[in-house]
Amino acid sequence: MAAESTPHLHSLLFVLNPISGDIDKQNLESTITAFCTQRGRQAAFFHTSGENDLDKLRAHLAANAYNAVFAAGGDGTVNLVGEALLGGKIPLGILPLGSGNGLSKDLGIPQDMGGALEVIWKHKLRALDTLHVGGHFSAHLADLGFNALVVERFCSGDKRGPGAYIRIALQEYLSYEPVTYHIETDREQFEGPAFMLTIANANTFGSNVVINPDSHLDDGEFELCLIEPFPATAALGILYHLYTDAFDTSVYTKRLRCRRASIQVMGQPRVLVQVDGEPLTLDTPIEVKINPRSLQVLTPAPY
Ligand SMILES: Nc1ncnc2c1ncn2[C@@H]1O[C@H](COP(=O)(O)OP(=O)(O)OP(=O)(O)O)[C@@H](O)[C@H]1O
Repeated sequence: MAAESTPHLHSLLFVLNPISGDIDKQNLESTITAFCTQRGRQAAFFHTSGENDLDKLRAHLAANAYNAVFAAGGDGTVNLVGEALLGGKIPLGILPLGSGNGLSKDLGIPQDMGGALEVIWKHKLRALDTLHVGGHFSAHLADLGFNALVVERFCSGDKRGPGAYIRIALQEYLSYEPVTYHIETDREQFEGPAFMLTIANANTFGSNVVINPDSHLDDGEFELCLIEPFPATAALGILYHLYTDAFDTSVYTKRLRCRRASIQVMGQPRVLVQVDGEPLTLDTPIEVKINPRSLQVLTPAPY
C-alpha cells in the first residue's frame, strides 16, 4: 500500500502507562502536546491505572471520537490498546516507552519519541493478524516454560527495564526443569519436553532475541517455536543462534507453523503463560486461534 499523508489523523488519543520501562514521563504530555500542536493535531491523554484498564479505555473510546490511538508504554500497553481497537477502523500507533517494546521493533517503528511521532503525518497502514491464547488477546508473542517464569518474576518485582529481566533470567536458569508438551495443530502433532514454547505472531522479543525469523505479522498464520532441553554447554550456542536470525539451525529448536493449536502440558491442569509480557495462569489445554488482519496499525512510511 502507498504511504499516506493523512490530514484526517487530526484527533489523537495517547494512552500513557506511568510505570512502563522505568522511564521518567514527567514531561511526556507537554512534549507530545507541543509536537502535535505545531503540526495542527489535537492530543488527548488517557492514563492507565493497572486496574480494569480495558473496560475503562473501551468506555472512553465509546464516548469520544479519535482518528488514531497511541499506546505510550511497553508491550502490555500495546496489548491493552490493541484489544480495545480490535476489529475496528481506528488505527493503533505505538510510542515505545516500555522495557522491551517488542512489537514496535518488529514493525520498524523508531525507538525515539520524535521518530515514533512522525507516523502521525507520514505512515503506512497495516492490518495485522492477532491471536487468542487461552481466550486472551495477543498481538506479539506469548509463551510457556522458562521465559514465562522469568516474566512472572519480573512483573512481581519492583524493578523494571532490561537489566532487571536479565538478572532474573540468570537466576532462574540454574534451577529450571523443562516440562512435556502435547501439541495438536491444524497440520501436525508434537509431543516432547521443551525448555520453552513460544506462540509467535511476530518475530522478535524486546530483548532482540529472534525467536521466529522470516515470518510475517499479516500472513494468516502463527508459529509454535520450541526450544528443547539442552545441556549447559550448548546454552551460549543457542543464544548465538537466537541473536543471529538462525533459530532453525540449532539442533535444539523446532517450529510448527499453523492456524490453530491446542497445547496440553503433561501433568499440569493450570500453567503459567506470558502473553505480550503479562503473566497469566491458564487452564490446559490452551487453545490458540488466529484472527487474520484484525488490527489496523500505523507503521513508518517506506522511503
Ligand atoms: N498506573 C499503573 N500503576 C501500576 N501498574 C500499572 C499502571 N498502569 C499500567 N500498569 C501495568 O503495567 C503493565 C504493562 O506495562 P508495559 O508492558 O506497558 O511496560 P513494560 O513491562 O515496562 O514493557 P515491555 O512489556 O515492553 O517489556 C501491566 O501489567 C499494567 O497492569
